[in-house]
Amino acid sequence: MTDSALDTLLTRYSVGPKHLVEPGPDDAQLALMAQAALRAPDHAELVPYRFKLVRGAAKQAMADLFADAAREAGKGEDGAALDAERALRPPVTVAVIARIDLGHPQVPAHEQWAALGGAVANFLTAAHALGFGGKMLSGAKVRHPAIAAAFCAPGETLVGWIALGTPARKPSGLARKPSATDVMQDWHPPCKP
Ligand SMILES: Cc1cc2nc3c(=O)[nH]c(=O)nc-3n(C[C@H](O)[C@H](O)[C@H](O)COP(=O)(O)O)c2cc1C
Repeated sequence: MTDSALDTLLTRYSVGPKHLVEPGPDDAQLALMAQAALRAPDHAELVPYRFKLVRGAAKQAMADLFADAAREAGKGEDGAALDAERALRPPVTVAVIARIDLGHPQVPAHEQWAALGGAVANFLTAAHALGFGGKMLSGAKVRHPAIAAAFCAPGETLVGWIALGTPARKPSGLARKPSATDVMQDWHPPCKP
């Protein structure tokens, strides 16, 4: 791995929708992000995910869905407008949809979820490498029947949305991460009784 590739990995951070401005990634840049996602480890090459791009006029349709769900949840008109804004603000939103084969003879569900997580991470790192900011978001909306049905075929799960755009500024409070030694130690065999 080149120094710059490692630097890209080590410097990625999420940029929330309120700090994302135009321009968003174009078709070629989005294709690179999808290709990076597909480089993630994936047992038996099941590709247990797919992405749906929400951009242009589709943003208003997603905003309407979000607003309806907010009203249904009793959030009132201010809350509905806030949720609609979440759909409208990012230049591009990428829905992440899981296609987990629960009956696969060789690859249990947790391995397929791991492949999906790796794909999302690679997607976001590619966005960062191309100079874009992004953040994976979910919330109760992913479980709203009308919203889930608008993105998923039967048996699929709406995981959430990646908000994408040009970062207006670095977020003030970056997520705190543990040190490498907190997550990686030498393994020692258990003591025999
Ligand atoms: C599947 C998934 C769903 C997430 N949903 C939310 C969310 O709804 N709201 C939120 O603030 N962060 C959410 N996050 C976390 C952020 O995307 C982000 O990773 C976190 O804020 C840490 O920031 P970092 O990526 O800069 O380390 C989610 C992450 C994943 C993987």
